[in-house]
Amino acid sequence: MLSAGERSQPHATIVDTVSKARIMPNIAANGTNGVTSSTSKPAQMQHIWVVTGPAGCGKSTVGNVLRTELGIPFLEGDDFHPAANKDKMGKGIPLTDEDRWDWLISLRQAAINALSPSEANNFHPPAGVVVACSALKQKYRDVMRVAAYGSSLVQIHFVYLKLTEDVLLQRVSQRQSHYMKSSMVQSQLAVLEEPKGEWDAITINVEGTMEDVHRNVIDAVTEKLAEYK
Ligand SMILES: Nc1ncnc2c1ncn2[C@@H]1O[C@H](COP(=O)(O)OP(=O)(O)OP(=O)(O)O)[C@@H](O)[C@H]1O
Ligand SMILES: O=C(O)[C@H](O)[C@@H](O)[C@H](O)[C@H](O)CO
Repeated sequence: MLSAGERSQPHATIVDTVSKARIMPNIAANGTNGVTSSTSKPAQMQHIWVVTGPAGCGKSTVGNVLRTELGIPFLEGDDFHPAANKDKMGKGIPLTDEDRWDWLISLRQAAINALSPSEANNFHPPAGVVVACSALKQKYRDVMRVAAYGSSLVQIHFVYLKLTEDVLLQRVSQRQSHYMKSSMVQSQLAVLEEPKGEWDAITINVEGTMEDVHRNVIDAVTEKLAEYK
């Protein structure tokens, strides 16, 4: 049984061909590799907040709230789907594992890039990054976990937005001009593996009003961050 903060060994169900050297970010806040000199500030922790759940559960909505609250970048997972995936979902055809691997790997790399010193962040890496990514299955979350592999200064968290099929259908039905229609809800729930027992996951019931949900998410993230003080 892992205690909080202890890093589980991600399940090696996916063997990425990407070498560690290519994906490990140079993430220390002071631009070092986490080693601090007497003159530089201690390197800060960086947190990857992956907001997960089936289509329509509120990932984009909550992701934007966390972006603002934490003052860190936000990556919209939908933007990383190739057109073929969007076309497939738009036609009411569920994606397969094969459709998702490259999408997950590109989203993971974008999260790593967002944490690294760059001109985009004036070479002052952010305290983290928010990623909206359904990550329906545990092995998909394992692909994302590789982003924090081997670095004591990067911690990944999954914020799972939990709601009933009825509420999910209601939200997707009411949403305007989105390729994901309510006919896809059941197929999303059919493959969904809730992150039970995954120590780096926070489950939040999101059936309340936007105001209540946003408060609950912010409270949960603030409480989790306090563990790293
Ligand atoms: N707490 C809430 N109460 C009522 N409606 C909500 C709530 N949260 C989100 N919504 C609405 O539900 C719909 C789906 O939200 P959102 O697009 O954020 O979900 P998503 O998980 O990102 O979906 P997808 O994965 O398909 O992109 C939107 O119309 C949004 O305005
Ligand atoms: O894995 C998937 O099937 C997709 O990522 C959906 O879960 C997303 O919500 C999609 O982006 C629809 O908007």
